This record gives sequence, C-alpha cells and structure tokens, in this order.
Amino acid sequence: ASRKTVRGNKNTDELDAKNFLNEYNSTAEVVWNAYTEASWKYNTEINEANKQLEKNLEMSAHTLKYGQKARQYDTTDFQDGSVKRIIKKLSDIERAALSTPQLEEYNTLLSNMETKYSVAQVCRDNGMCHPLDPDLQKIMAESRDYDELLFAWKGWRDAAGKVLRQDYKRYVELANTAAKLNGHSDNGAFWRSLYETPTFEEDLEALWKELEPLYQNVHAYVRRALYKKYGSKHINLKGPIPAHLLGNMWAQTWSGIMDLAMPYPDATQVDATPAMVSQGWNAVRMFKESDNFFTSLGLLPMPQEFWEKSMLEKPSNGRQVVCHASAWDFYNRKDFRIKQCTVVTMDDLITAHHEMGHVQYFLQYKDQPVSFRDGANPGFHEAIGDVLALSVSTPKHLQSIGLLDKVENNHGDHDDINFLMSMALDKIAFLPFGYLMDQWRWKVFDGRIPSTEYNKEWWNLRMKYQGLCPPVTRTEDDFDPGAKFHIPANVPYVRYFVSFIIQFQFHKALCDAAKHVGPLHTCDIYKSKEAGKLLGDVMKLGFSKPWPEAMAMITGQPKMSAQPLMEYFQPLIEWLEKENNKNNDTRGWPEYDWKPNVLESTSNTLMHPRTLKLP
Ligand SMILES: CC(=O)N[C@@H](CC(=O)O)C(=O)NC[C@H](CC1(C(=O)N[C@@H](Cc2ccc(O)cc2)C(=O)O)CCCC1)C(=O)O
Ligand SMILES: [Zn+2]
Repeated sequence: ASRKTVRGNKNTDELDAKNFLNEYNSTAEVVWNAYTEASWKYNTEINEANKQLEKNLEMSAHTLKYGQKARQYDTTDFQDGSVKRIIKKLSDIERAALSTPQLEEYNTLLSNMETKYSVAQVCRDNGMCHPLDPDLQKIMAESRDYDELLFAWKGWRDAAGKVLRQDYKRYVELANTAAKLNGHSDNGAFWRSLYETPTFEEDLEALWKELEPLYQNVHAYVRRALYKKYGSKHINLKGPIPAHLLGNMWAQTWSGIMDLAMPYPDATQVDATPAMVSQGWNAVRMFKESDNFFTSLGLLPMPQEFWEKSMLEKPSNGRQVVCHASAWDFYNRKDFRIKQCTVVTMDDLITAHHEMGHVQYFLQYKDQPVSFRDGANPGFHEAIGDVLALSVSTPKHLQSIGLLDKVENNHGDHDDINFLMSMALDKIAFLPFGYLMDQWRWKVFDGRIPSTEYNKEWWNLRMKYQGLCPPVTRTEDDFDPGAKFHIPANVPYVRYFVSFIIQFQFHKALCDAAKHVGPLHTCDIYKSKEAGKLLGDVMKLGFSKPWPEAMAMITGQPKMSAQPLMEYFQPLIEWLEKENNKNNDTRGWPEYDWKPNVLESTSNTLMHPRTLKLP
C-alpha cells in the first residue's frame, strides 16, 4: 500500500486519492445504473412492488461508504484540480447522511408523493374521470368556458394537491435533517450550493427587477385580452388575473390563449399544430425532426438504443405511467432514454427538443467521471434544448420544414409582432413562475413559511410576482403547491428561471457564430457547424469546471445577463408600450384585494352549497 502522508488526521496523498476515485467511479456506474433501471421500471409501470426503494438504499450505502472515505482527504496541496473538485463533491452525501430508518421513510415519502400525483384524476358528476395528461391539460389550453376551466383547475388541486400536505410536511423535516448533516443550514441552502455562486440570490433578484417591467406589460396586455373575452364580472383591469384563465394548469406559460392575445389575427399564423396533424406527424417523427436539427449542427445523433428503449407515447393499454416528460442517463455510457406522453402539437415538438437537449448533454459528457456527468449548473442542462427550439420556432424554419404556409412577407412587422407575442406568452410569462417556485420552497426549508401558512404564502407569492389570484377561496385545507409536479417530485425549479435567461445569451452567441444578420428573433442556426461546436465543447465539460468558465466559453463573459433576452424581444417591448398606453392600461395590479365574482358563475358543480365555500 502507498505510504500514507497525514496532516492532522487527514490523508494528503494525491496518488492514493486518484486510485480511490477510480474505484469510486467504476463502482458508482454499476450502482447508479441499477437504481436508474429500477426507477425507469417504476416510472413506466407504476406498481407497488417496485425495486426503486431497494436500489436507492444500495445507492445510498455506496454514497455513504465513499463519501466518508472522501472526507478523509486533505486536498489543499493537491495538483490536479479535477481530483480536488470530485473529492469536494463526494463529501456532500445528501440523503445518505440519514439513518437507515429515516432514509427508508424519506424514500417512501418521495415515492408515495410521486405516485399520488401521477395517478390523480378529476371525476365529473356523471362518473367520467380525467387524468392530467392529456385530458385536463387539454381543457386548460383549449376551453374558453369560465366554469369548465374552474372545474378542471379546482378539481386538480383537490385531487393532487390537498392529499400531499402531510407527506410534504414530513418530507421537509427529513430533507432539512439530511442537509444539516452535510453542513448546510437547510435544504434550500444545499440546493443553492449547486450553483457555487456566493451572490446567487442577489443576482437572481437583479435579473428579475430588470425584467419585471416587460412582464408587467405582457400581463396588462393579456389582462385586456381576457377582459374582452370574459367581461368585467371576471376581470378587473386594475387587479390580478384569475389563475385558471391563462391556458395552463399552473399559468406558467400562456401560449394556450394565443388565439385571444393575437395582435394581428389576419397576419401569419404561428402555430404549426394544424399542419402537424394534417400531415400525420406522430411522436417518432417529432423526435426524428429534433435529432435531425442536432446533427445538422454537427452534434451527436441519438444511439440506436435510444430509439429501442425510450417511451415516446403514453401506453395505450391503460398501464399507469408517470407522464411528466423526462430524459434519462443510465450511467453506463451507452443507454439514454426519453419518457414522454407525446401528443401531436407544436408545444410537444418544443418539449421534444427540450428533452433531447438533456440527452445530447448526456452523450457529450458520457466519458467524464460520473461526478462530472452533470450540467455546468442545473440551468445549463435546462437551456440546451430550448436554445435549439428558439431556432425551430421561427416562422422561417417552420416554413422550411413545411409546417407553416409560405406567405410572402406582406404584413411586414405584423408578422414579427405576432411571432414575438407567441414567444413572449411562453418565455416572458414563465419568468415570475420560474422565480417564485423556489422562493416558496427556500422559505419553507428555512422556516420562514411554517406549514400552517403553506397555502397563504403560496398565493402571496403568486400575487406578488405573477399578478394572479385564485378563482375561488383557498384555505389551509388546500395545498396548491403540491399540484405542481416538481413539488411532490422533489425537483428544484430555479434552474428553469436561470435557463430562460441564459438560453437567450447562448442563442445570441450561437447566432453570431452562425454569422446571422438581422434581428435576433429571426435567427435560425440550423446547419451551422460553428454554432454546434460552441455548444458541444461546453457540454463535453459537464460539471468539470465552474459554470462561469463555461459561460465565458460560449458568450465571452462569465455572468448571467438579461440583455440578450431584452434584445430578442425589443420590437415587442416597443409595441406593448404603445399598445398599453393607447388603451391607457394600468401596469401591475394595484387593486390586489379584488376577487372574481364566483356567485355569477352558472356551473352546477360550484353553485351547489356543499362545495361552495362562502368567504
Ligand atoms: C431523470 C430526470 O428527471 N431528468 C430530468 C432532466 C435532467 O435533470 O437531466 C428531467 O427530465 N426532468 C423533467 C422535466 C420535464 C419538463 C418540465 O418539468 N419543465 C418545467 C419547466 C419548463 C417549462 C416550459 C419549458 O419550455 C421548459 C421548462 C415545467 O414543465 O414546469 C416538462 C416539459 C419540459 C421539461 C425537464 O425535462 O426539465
Ligand atoms: Zn429539462
């Protein structure tokens, strides 16, 4: 055995550490692969007798064993930066720090919460029941009936949110216990530590303050459009918007109501869905289209195993699956899959690109040590697919693949404004939601939000950032945060806020590399090998370098910046200012205590005294 040099009681032998890391890496691949296979099996066939819990315990035992050994090293004088970085990462053993009974309870809670969410459904008086995917999502996007929307919105929160409150409360306690055992003040502090940025919260707040005026202009414009549709009984032009009218179950993206918000209805359409349906597109066709875009940039094609083992459609035999889309790395450098209950819509074509972005990252960093098979930060992993989708979404690109009619550009800037509005209804509308989700959780984890105020504080944040109000009275019998997948699924969310900022920085840099000329929002990097190389080189790094270095490799500077996003939307920013001024519309929601008038609604389900909670 090599001579052990010790300082204090720690091991400072770098060669010893390298051998230790080789052993860790090869054993980790086996254990993580086993867990991922068990998790995949559960997600694609929900049943009680799943091996997920058993394999997670084995994985945690491995993390504990090697984490404790990693903590024995003093890497101060080590020469190899990667060895130092991996030893540091291994030393945080997350849930493996819990005692076995605590760990079993924690994993059981997580599994139960995800199962309850995934099997929840809403039933009508006539006995017909609706799952979230695709039924309730379809109602929320397509129905223009105030009461039908309310049925789906309230029903989902009763079926999926309410039932999770007690599980969630106990999960918070155990998550905090594990975080504290790893030296963090609470679980939120652990989540933020993954960004390795001391000023992370200040940086996020500065980005939000810079973008808030743009959001308020979009909010005012959409409120006006909803006022036209639903009238003054349901919309107050100086108040918050009822949360069930925005075309999405969580009002996180608003492209579902593009028909109500279209600035120039007679200019170019921007939705490719009709063409996809009439041309008989299916799920595989959608993913092949995405694969084609990635390879056009010189990036890697999906391996054959991906096409054989992915689940790209909801099983038709009624088998219960977790429909929420996801991308999977099996940690054996060959097996990568996507699970998506794909429907043939433009929205799902974009989601397919998002998930393929994750798999492209998996492929690019597959030869890194397992500890580095992660995004430069979680936001990077979320941004890759969306960057390519920014090009795919352009009318020019959609026309080039036959999904939008070729119309001579006879409407001039009206086409641009229609397109930018459709992009803003997703990208700008999302920002406050992407920001508030973990603001709520960080406060729950650090105790600023006690369980007795979970729902009140949730709606305070929904009002403060999104300018929304609940369409019916909410109480602490409800648990509305639980009705959003990432909360019961224990998936952090600020990564998406970061992604929606940096994806425009990446887009601008790649468009420059592709020698794009003209406004940023018209750029399509399709077939640009230079753009592909910029992105590919950063993805190959995985988590091996701090993310500011990766940011600088793409954009030439190390910081997050809202400037490229503002540049992209500049024509719409000017148009909205004029339009909202013309309508003399209030920005913001000063009449914040206004409530939509429920008594006016004609719906039988809500009018029945048993279910109507009078304020
Ligand atoms: C094994 C595993 O879990 N893997 C991770 C990936 C990884 O970490 O490697 C994973 O697949 N996570 C699932 C999650 C799915 C989606 C999502 O949840 N999106 C957010 C926010 C959003 C909204 C609009 C948008 O355009 C982009 C994002 C939401 O819908 O609220 C659903 C639709 C899109 C992405 C994802 O892919 O991020
Ligand atoms: Zn993602």
